[in-house]
Amino acid sequence: MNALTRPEPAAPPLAAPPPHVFPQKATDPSPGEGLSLFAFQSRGALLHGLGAAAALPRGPVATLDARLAAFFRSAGTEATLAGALPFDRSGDDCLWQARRVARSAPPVQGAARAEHTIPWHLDHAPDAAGYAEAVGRALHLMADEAGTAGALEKIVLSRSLVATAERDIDVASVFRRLAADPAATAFLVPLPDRDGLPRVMAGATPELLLGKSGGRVSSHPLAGSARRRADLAEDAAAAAGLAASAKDRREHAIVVEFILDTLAPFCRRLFRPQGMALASTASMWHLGTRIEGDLKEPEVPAAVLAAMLHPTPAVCGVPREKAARHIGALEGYARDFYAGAVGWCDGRGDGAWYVTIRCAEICGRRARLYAGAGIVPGSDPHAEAEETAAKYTALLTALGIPPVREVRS
Ligand SMILES: C=C(O[C@H]1C=CC=C(C(=O)O)[C@@H]1O)C(=O)O
Repeated sequence: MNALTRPEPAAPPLAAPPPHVFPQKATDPSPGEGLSLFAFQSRGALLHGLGAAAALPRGPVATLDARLAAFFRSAGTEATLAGALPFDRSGDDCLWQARRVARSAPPVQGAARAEHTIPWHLDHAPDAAGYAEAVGRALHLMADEAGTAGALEKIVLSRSLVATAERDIDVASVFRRLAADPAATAFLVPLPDRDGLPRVMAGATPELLLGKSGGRVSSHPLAGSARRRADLAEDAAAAAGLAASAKDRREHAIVVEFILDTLAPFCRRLFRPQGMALASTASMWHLGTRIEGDLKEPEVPAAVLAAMLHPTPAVCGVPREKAARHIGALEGYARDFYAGAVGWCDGRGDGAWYVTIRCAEICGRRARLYAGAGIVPGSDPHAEAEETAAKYTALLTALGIPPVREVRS
């Protein structure tokens, strides 16, 4: 639906509050006010939702605009909703309103390092060899179609790692450790229960899908990656290698072009202040481009613009629908909320939405980590498998799992 010509939808009833919210300790600025519902920590600012007040009726992105308009008409402009959109545009999102939203500086305390004392059971799905094989299949598909109309130009393939502990995972501690990387936005959002058990998505995403404040929008797409190194000279060489890599620059340019094309009709001014530049997290180097724009109609909600962009070629591919179909077949599992979007929006239309990467779905004793890599003609399947292993690092560190060593077969 065109956000600029939104009809007035009928107000649906608010769904019941969730039966489960996750226990919260250190990020709670006012203990005693209730349990945490969601948390986002970015550049020294903590957005913290306490206690569940209501849920947005669930639905696909096509109906998000109408559902948000109805919700904020009854909840008011001061209300905030936060949550997650799934990877699949036809899947149901999951957004909550908290009883109270606190915006504050994060608590001053070191993020205690996780102790590597808890035994974990790890299951790769697939392992590096299986992933490299899927990448090989994708490269064949691209080669077969090359030069034809609507040919697959880029596809982002992921794999996952299921880590099982002996006791329930302390999600508040995981969030604190994820928030230790100032280059990423740490997040914790509730997902629908699985088998009657509460489930959350936790992560430290470096990628801003869409931020909006008044009439100004921003996006910081990332694509093109290299693992960071402990040795300074090796780390600088990894960054320089990435900046010079034609394959990575191509992979990145596809994402930027898609975002500019999608936002252009809504903006009277759209620009990239710096162009393609190196960006880093604690464990990865990336190519990134900052994009900023001034909206023609400032009231278009942040979540609606984010939903239009989602999924970008940083997590899906080009052409989008074709890439999504191949992803389903090549990966062999449903991504669910991985490679979706997490964020918040308020009744004024402001908000911030991030690409759901460097994340794990946590349910009881089990964490399911995900990592993907963009594949374009010229990608090396084994290098892409190594890149996905490197992308697990942020979550492995936060969970207290020693680095995973995979033997190349
Ligand atoms: C899909 C992921 O990363 C994306 C974001 C940055 C760089 C990427 C890359 O270089 O392939 C991916 O497009 C992920 O971390 O799971």
